[in-house]
Amino acid sequence: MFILINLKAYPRDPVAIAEAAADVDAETDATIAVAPQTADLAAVAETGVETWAQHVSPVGHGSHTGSSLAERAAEAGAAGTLLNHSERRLKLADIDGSLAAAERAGLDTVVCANNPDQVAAAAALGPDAVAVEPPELIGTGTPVSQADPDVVEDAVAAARAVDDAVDVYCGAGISTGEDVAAARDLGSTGVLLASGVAKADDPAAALRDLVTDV
Ligand SMILES: O=C[C@H](O)COP(=O)(O)O
Repeated sequence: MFILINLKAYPRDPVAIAEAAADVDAETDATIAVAPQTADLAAVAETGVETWAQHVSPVGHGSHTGSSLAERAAEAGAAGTLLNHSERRLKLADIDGSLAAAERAGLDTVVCANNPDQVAAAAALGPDAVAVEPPELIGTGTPVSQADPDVVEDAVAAARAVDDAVDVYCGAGISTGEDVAAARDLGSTGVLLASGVAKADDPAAALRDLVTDV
């Protein structure tokens, strides 16, 4: 399983969480990756943990003030990038442009989507993976794998029907090893989560719990 910890804009020490994630990654068959704020990419990558950007812009070098260049994310040590997160929605043309930018920079890509129809549309753009996340469950602690298992299974089927090379992840409310195992049993090959680690009293313990059954 691929376990991607999105630190969003939570007020936690990204390096401390990255170090804990690197330790747990070394103890398990799962791959744990951390997506910090852009300014923290290099410091997180220096811990050795697989590092992801939360977003890259659909542009290359040039006159694009306020952009997040895929090339700079890669140079800072990122291995991949989220795109179209529920909290960073993009127009269709911009998802396509950001995927092209990520590909130019050698970044892996996960395109987020609300539901199976959006998963199918996202898969048609050729990312490495799609992640289905019902927005109403994000940050609730109620795992999508329990609250809405059909949406995960339907997302897997929708992506397979378009391109079976695209991995399917799920996210929203996932915080325990039981949630990760349930996601796997529904056909997901990865999970995307945030608050279960970034808001935990003990993020290292939360990370260890995530991999208890992978
Ligand atoms: O990027 C992560 C997802 O939005 C899920 O967030 P959550 O784990 O806090 O529900």
